[in-house]
Amino acid sequence: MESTLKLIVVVTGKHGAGKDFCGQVWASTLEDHDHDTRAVSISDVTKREYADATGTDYDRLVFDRPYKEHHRAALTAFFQQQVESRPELPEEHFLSLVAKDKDADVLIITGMRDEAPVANMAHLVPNVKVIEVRVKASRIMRQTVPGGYHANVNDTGPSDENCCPSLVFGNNESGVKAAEEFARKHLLPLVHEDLQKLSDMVRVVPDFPQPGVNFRHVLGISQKPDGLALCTRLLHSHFSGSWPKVDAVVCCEAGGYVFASALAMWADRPLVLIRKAGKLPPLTLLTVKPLSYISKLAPAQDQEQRIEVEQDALSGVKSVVVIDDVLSSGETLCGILQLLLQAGIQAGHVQALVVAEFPVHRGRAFLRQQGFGKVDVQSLMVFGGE
Ligand SMILES: O=P(O)(O)OC[C@H]1O[C@H](OP(=O)(O)OP(=O)(O)O)[C@H](O)[C@@H]1O
Ligand SMILES: Nc1ncnc2[nH]cnc12
Repeated sequence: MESTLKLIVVVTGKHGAGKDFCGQVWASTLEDHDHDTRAVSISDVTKREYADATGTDYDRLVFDRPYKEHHRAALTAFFQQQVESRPELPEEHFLSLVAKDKDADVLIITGMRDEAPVANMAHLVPNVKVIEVRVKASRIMRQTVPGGYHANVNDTGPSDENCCPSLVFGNNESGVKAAEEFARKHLLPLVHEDLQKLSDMVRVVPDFPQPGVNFRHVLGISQKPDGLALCTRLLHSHFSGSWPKVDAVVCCEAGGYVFASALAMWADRPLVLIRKAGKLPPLTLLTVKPLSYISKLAPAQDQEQRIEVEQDALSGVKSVVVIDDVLSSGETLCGILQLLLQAGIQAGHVQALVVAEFPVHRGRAFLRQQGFGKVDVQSLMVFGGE
C-alpha cells in the first residue's frame, strides 16, 4: 500500500481518562507544525455495525455521551461476539483505518481495546512507526469528564502486567495546555526531519545475505560522515526515561557496541559488555540463545549462541538501558534480558533503545511471550522486511 504515513499513535487508557480529548489536541498541535494529522476512533467501525444490526442511531452513538453510555455494555458485548467468530477483526479494523488515512503524515487512533497494540499491530504497517500513549487520570478527574467515569462501568482499562506503553501522559492538570506541551515535547521529535536524515544514511543492499533479502546496513551509519554523532544525539534525546537514573548502558557484541559506546560516553554512564562465551574472564553469567534473524540467513553455522556477561559488571546495578543497532526477531534482546534477570535486574527496570526495528519479524510479540512485555522498547527508525 502506497502511503505517506510516518507515525501512528495509539491512545489507550481507562474509561473517562480523556483519550479522545488528548487525541484531538495532539492532532491540532502536530497540524500547527505542518504535519498532516488525523485523529480517528477505531470503535466507530463497530458502532456503525452495531447501529446497523440493532437499529440504533450511529450519530448519537458517536456524539451523544449519555446515549453512548446507555449502549456501552451492549456495544462491548457486540464487539466481543464479533471477535469470537472472527478473531482477525481487530487487525481488519486497524488496517481499514490506516487505508483511509494513508495520505496523512500522522494518524492518532483512539478506542483500541488491544492489550498490547504495538506488539500486536505494528507488523501490519511495517514501514510506519507505531507507538502507544497511555492517558492516565485520577478517578476524581475522570468523574469530571461529561458522561465520564461510572462506578458500574468495567473500569479495568489496559493492564500494565506484561506490556509497557511507549509514553504516558498524566491528564490531570491544565487540560489543553498540558496536552499541547506533551505533543511538542514527545510527539514532534518522532516526526523530526533528523530521523529521515538518519534513515537516508542506511544503505540498502539487495540480495544480501541471501537472494530476496534487502539488507539495511544500519551499522554503516557509523561509517558515514557525522553518522555516529547524529545517531548518538538522537538516541540520547529519544530516550523517554531519565538519564541520571540509569546505572549502566548494556550492549551485546558486535553491532550494539558501536552505538552503545558512543552513547555511554555522551550520557556519562558506564558500559556493560555482553560477549560470545569464552571471551570474558570469570566470574560470568551465561545464557544460550538462538541466532538473530539476519545471522540465521548467513552461510551454514551453529543455530545457537552462548553469550556471557561479567557478574561484577552488574553488581549494584538496578536500572539499565540496553542499546542495540537492530531489533528484528527479538532473540538477541531476549538473551540480554535473560542475563540481566540472572543478575537480579527485573524487566520493569530495563529500557531498550534500538537504532532500527524490523516489525515484520515480531520481536515485540516474542518478548511478550517470553514474559518481557514490561520492558520499554523504543526504536529510532522502522523498516519493512521486503
Ligand atoms: O532481533 P534479532 O533477530 O536478534 O536481531 C538483532 C540482532 O541482529 C544483529 O546481531 P547479530 O546476532 O547478527 O550479530 P552481530 O551484531 O555480531 O552482527 C544485531 O546486531 C542485533 O543484535
Ligand atoms: N533486512 C534487514 N537488514 C538488516 N538487518 C535485518 N534484520 C532483519 N532484517 C534485516
